[in-house]
Amino acid sequence: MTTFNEFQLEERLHRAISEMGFEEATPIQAQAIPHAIEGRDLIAQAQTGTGKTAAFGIPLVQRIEYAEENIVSLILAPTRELAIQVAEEINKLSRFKRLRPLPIYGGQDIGRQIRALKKKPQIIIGTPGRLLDHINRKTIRLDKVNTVILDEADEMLDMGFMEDIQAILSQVPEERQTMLFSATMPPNIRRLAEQFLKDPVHVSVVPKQVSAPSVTQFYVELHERQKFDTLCRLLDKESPDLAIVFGRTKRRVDELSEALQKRGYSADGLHGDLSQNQRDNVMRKFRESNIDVLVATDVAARGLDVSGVTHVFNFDLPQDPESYVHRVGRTGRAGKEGAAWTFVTHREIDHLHAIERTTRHRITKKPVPTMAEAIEGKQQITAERLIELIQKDDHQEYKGLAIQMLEQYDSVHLLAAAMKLLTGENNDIQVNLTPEEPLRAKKRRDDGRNRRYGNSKQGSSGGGGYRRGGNSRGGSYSRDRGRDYDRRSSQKKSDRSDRPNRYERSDRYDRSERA
Ligand SMILES: Nc1ncnc2c1ncn2[C@@H]1O[C@H](COP(=O)(O)OP(=O)(O)OP(=O)(O)O)[C@@H](O)[C@H]1O
Ligand SMILES: [Mg+2]
Repeated sequence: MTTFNEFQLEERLHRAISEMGFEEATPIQAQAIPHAIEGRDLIAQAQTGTGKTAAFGIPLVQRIEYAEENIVSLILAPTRELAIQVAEEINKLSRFKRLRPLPIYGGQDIGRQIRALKKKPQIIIGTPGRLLDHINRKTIRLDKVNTVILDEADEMLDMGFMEDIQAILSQVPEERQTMLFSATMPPNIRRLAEQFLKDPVHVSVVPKQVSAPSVTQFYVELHERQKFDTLCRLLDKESPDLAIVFGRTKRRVDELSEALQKRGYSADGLHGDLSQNQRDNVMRKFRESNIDVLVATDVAARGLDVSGVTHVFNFDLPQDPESYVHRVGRTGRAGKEGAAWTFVTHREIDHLHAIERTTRHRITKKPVPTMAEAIEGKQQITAERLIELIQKDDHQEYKGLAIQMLEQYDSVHLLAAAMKLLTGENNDIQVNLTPEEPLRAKKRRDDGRNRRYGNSKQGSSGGGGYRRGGNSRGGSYSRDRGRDYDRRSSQKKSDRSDRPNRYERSDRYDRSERA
């Protein structure tokens, strides 16, 4: 066990950390913080939801003073919502030092960002595209930056941000500290590390094979056309607090969230073709539990930290094992439990086995849940709601009528009918979903990529067993992949994945998607 006292942090930072409810350092924090404070370049890999943000945030905040008027730290993140969320976490860590972290991302009014920049932020948390815009407009100067962090470094590579990162880092002095963080470090990350890091320390918290993983992982083998009813049944049966459903394309996400709404679920969609306003709204509703089901493309796969997410559903198989690790890692964070369900069509079963090999984790097969199981789950919830109501005892005005009806009808009949009414069976409402093609075998590109659905060693998801006390909740925003990516694609908007990965970049993907 490592307490934060061991890092010799200043008192104001200590106070902030304990206000956030952190009692002890997570393993990655224990390992990374001393090197980071020492000023070493760092490659840090640790499971999803184990506190990598604070692992780089704490050393950063420690070394910056309120009076500093230059941008001295730069954090790059692949998506908008992640940039916002990381900025929020840095903000919490630095609240007693009153530092001025600023998120800079596409989709937000640039004039507003320019005004915010006039307040002399010391830490910029940005997505690559918008950051380059500011550099070109000379509204951001990076010549005083001494620390650079690439959060989800491998994802930024995969999204094709290499050139942008090169262009951005060419503006930063050579004499600097650079750190990479991610839960996955595919082989091609070496390219990036060799270019941008000097004599880096490698820190890796690999999960113990024996430790009980905090995310229980299941898969269901089914036909494409069975997916939607299966999802509904699982939602009924499992009754998640909050759930994230991942779909492959933007069209898929739109259709799915609409279909779920039709069936009476409180769901909404998130993908890169929505306006920033819409994205912010959806994320806010989800964080405040005003919607229970977030349907999203991989835009929400990385870094997103929403407390209360008990279930992740891969409605469509993710494009590669790394993506699986990150999607599933949206639950089971900070030592909490979670469940992940993956839908696999018969032709895709090899991909699932590749995921198992990569994550070194067996995924348990489950049958398609039956209607009876789903109904039982829904009835259970109705019963719980009823009991809750009885305990509140504020239904005085119904009691007269209840007595009258009980005189006429048998009590069991009466209650059963009331429960049926409350449970609401809407499984017969017709919905329209355009079928997705099965995931194809990946296109051969280069060495690094060829191994992606192969045997590369990656950590699986799942949290450490550390505790968190106090009144803390997760950060209060989420993440993006906005026009930074959009401007790179010529495909028809709605059919696209949010992930310009090897499928999307290949002809095969285009054909299957445009069908
Ligand atoms: N020392 C700690 N004690 C308790 N909770 C912590 C601690 N450090 C971080 N947390 C909380 O754990 C959650 C996950 O942290 P964070 O988002 O940094 O994970 P991550 O490792 O970056 O995950 P991902 O790989 O998904 O990006 C957050 O809600 C964060 O506030
Ligand atoms: Mg993170």
